[in-house]
Amino acid sequence: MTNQNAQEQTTQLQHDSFAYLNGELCIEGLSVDEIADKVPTPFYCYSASTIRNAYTLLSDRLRPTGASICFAVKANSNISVLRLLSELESGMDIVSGGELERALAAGVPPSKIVFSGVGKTRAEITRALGVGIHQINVESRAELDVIRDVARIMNCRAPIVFRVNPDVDAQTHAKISTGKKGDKFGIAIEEIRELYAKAAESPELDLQGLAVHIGSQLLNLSPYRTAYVRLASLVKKLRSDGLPVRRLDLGGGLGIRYDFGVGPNVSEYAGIIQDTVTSLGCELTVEPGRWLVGPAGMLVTEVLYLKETGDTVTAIVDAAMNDLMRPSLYGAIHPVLPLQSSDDRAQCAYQIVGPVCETSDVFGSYGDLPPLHSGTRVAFGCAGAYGASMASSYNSRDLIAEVLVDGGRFRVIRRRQTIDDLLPLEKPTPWSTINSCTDAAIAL
Ligand SMILES: Cc1ncc(COP(=O)(O)O)c(C=O)c1O
Ligand SMILES: N[C@@H](CCCC[NH3+])C(=O)O
Repeated sequence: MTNQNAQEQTTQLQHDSFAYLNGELCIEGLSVDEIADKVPTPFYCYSASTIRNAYTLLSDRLRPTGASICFAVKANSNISVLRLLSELESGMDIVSGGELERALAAGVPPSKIVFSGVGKTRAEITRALGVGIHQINVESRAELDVIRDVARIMNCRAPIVFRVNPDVDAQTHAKISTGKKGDKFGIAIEEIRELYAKAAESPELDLQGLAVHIGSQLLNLSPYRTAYVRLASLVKKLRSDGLPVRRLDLGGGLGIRYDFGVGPNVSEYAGIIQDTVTSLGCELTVEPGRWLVGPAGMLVTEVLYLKETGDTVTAIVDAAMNDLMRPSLYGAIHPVLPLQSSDDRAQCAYQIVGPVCETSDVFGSYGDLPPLHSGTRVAFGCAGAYGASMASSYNSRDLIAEVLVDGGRFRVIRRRQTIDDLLPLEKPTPWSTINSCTDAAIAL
């Protein structure tokens, strides 16, 4: 790392409540190394202030547009994180029954929860309507039929919006683009008018409006403008058909810079909303996930071994792709933050890998690290979003702990889940024939 890079990194870290104090990486003034003396590595560590600052900044910038925020729970579904955001008045965007239960457990009122996702089950829809969810974002004709049927059986009206696929290239990683024709998400924009008119006639459906979400990790904001202009034009057409459009859900996707560079400007994002849809007079919602929590988290890990692999020195750490899947899934590079600053920084090159038996279990190659040794702890930065929430126990590894730092104190907000927690689940049920099988016998 050059001095200038180090300087920029320090500035960014300080801005986000992370800083080197007396040579130690600190999160809200607490030494990460000292936390790691108490909580075994690997673990996730989040800064509450960084989340609060991000939420406050975004909601301030959005205020003139009238848009409210529903945090995308999939980015970080820890109940304490959801509670923290809910206390700031955030609503939630969920994509499964499990996320609904998490949001409810965090005390989020159902009237602030929207339900997206292409494969909602009948049971999930029933539960969502049962708790009085604010809105279900419909992603296909077939799903619409099920929602209508469930609402009829429950003798209620299902509050719905149609998720539009506007055929816009979000200019992001191909695996996280969601608004191009052919992507599995939403309903093709040209089909909406006909479907909307039919839905408006159903007494079981409380048709509220439209939703759009074109993808994740957008660093260039212009695709939002394109999508929202298309959405606004559709609203006008629907209204000219005599159909009511009261709500617009504008989706999430705001990206962050994993290299600590300057990310998208949220004032500009708010300006795009203002220019394109505010004048339509609809109730507006945005669904950011990564932008609110990504920079607030780090994955703390310890070097187990060093080994020479060809010309490369490889550091094997105790975290792996099952803990942080983004590098192996998308080739994402998370910055490495040494827990101790060192005068030798910017000297050493390492490939950092995890212990999982997959060749792709590689965090990346870094050319600017201080010397690493067995027992050296480092953190992967920008890991507050799509880190813990995407973790698995592949290779029968533990699901690691999550720690929240707030105002000079820390607490474990998710305990490590070990094999001892999992083994009882694999105790076989008694053998059944199809005829003798009862719910109790399979105990699901
Ligand atoms: C419907 C929906 N809303 C919101 C989000 C949040 O995205 P991000 O974390 O990129 O803001 C996603 C994920 O891409 C999503 O699928
Ligand atoms: N999980 C992805 C983003 C997908 C967002 C959900 N549609 C990531 O880590 O970047």
